[in-house]
Amino acid sequence: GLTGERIPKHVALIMDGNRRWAKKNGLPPMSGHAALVPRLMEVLGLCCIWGIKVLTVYAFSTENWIRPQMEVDYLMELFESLLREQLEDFMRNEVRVSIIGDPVKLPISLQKQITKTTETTKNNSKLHLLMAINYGGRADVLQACRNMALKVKDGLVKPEDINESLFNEELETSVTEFPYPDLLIRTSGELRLSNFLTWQLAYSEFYFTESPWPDFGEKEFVMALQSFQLRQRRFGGQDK
Ligand SMILES: CC(C)CCOP(=O)(O)OP(=O)(O)O
Ligand SMILES: [Mg+2]
Repeated sequence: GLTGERIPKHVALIMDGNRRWAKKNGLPPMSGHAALVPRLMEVLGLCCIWGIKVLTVYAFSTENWIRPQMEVDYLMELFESLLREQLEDFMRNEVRVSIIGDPVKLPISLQKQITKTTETTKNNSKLHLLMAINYGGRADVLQACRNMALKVKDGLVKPEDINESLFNEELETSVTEFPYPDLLIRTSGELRLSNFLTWQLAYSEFYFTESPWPDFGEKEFVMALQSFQLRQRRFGGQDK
């Protein structure tokens, strides 16, 4: 089990390996994606039990649009039904839901559901779930730079005043007061960031597991957190 101390405040999750899991189990690729809901809801429940305050999950990247249209449509429908059907659960568990990423390319029905779920859950304070849909770390940094440049141009900000906290206010993760994940977990054995939270993950602890996302449950989550609890986070400082 987990000891009470050194529970990460903010956990980021790259939920990867759905199609390989399906293939290994002789199932169609989409059944791997279908695991998103039960797996995510189990992890959310554990975050609430353990006192984790922010969970940011990579659901769909700016690069995932190159996938077959049928798969993209399936995923968009899956996100919409998750945000609709789990709304009662989010309210009961006091989970606030925010979506990060550019909504403009998303189906209108999903955009509407995002607005509804974001609005309905906005005062919940037990856990803040940030779902990254059509999110890209570099796109996030670029849109923040554009906004900051506009503020300088409009005389609202002086270049010399631009610091980390001011820049954080322009990033998509500005919805939370803890934008820097303490722990990043990536499933399925891939050892890369895939353009997730490029700026925010600068000093995060990374944990990789061979388990594909559909197999990621309490046992795997506990192992990731126990690994985190053993880390010495020096943030570039002295060895103690
Ligand atoms: C869209 C994304 C959350 C899906 C993650 O699983 P995946 O489709 O990348 O699965 P594979 O890495 O096994 O191909
Ligand atoms: Mg993948």
